[in-house]
Amino acid sequence: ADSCCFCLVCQGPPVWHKNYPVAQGNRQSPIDIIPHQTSHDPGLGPITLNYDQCTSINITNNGHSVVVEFEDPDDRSVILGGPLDNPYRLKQFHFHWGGKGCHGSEHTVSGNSYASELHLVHWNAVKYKTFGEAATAPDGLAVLGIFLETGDDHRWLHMITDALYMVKFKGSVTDFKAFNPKCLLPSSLHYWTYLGSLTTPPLHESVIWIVLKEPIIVSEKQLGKFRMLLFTGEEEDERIRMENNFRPPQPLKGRKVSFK
Ligand SMILES: CCCCNCc1ccc(S(N)(=O)=O)cc1
Ligand SMILES: [Zn+2]
Repeated sequence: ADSCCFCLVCQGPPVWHKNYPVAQGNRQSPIDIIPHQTSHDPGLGPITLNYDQCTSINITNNGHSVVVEFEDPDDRSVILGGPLDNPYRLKQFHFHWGGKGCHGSEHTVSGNSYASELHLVHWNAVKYKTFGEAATAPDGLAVLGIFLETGDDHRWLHMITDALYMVKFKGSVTDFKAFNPKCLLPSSLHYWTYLGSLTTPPLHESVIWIVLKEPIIVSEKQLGKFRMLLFTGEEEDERIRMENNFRPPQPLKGRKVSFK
């Protein structure tokens, strides 16, 4: 998948199945979450995020999103509990967003989408040796999804948006130390959970999704700064603005969505 796996110019999600047949699989993400059709699973506990010792490394434009990567040599920053049988290590977080004023989240709630969605990507280092190996296993990854809704400025998001000018072009990367994503969480950790996939190629069906019910609030101005990023590299003569880098909801195919 080259950097243009989203932009309409070079074909977006509708053609991914040609190179990635799993795109038409039985546990694809994202999905439309219909709250009154979700089931309360009494076995589900609360989730815990142990991020206090997390070590961010850098921020990069990978041609489909802007990604903050973390050191993951041990269980210094993990997500625990909820549907998870093991601690999952924080590897990176990234965002999906729309165009000016239009929606950009990947998951939707009763058909409604949010302006953007933050994904905190974790991997099962108890069962698998590397992130790459975990990314192909049915219980390999746990992604925490957080909706972003427009309103007032987010008090901490500026730490990310202030760095975006440094990673305007695909393939650019810059140091990004001592950022703790705990500051991007809403007040409630109530969530929906279901078995799904990566939402970009290679679309591996390896993700236990945990989507928080409560969105965080960010301003249109802050979101606008994400739209100054480019899908294209510095050397390319055509500049394609990075926006609408979200996959639409996929068929539920009989899956259960639980809540806590
Ligand atoms: C085999 C290597 C896979 C790399 N893939 C990264 C990746 C992580 C998370 C998501 S998302 N958007 O489902 O959270 C997509 C893609
Ligand atoms: Zn994502």
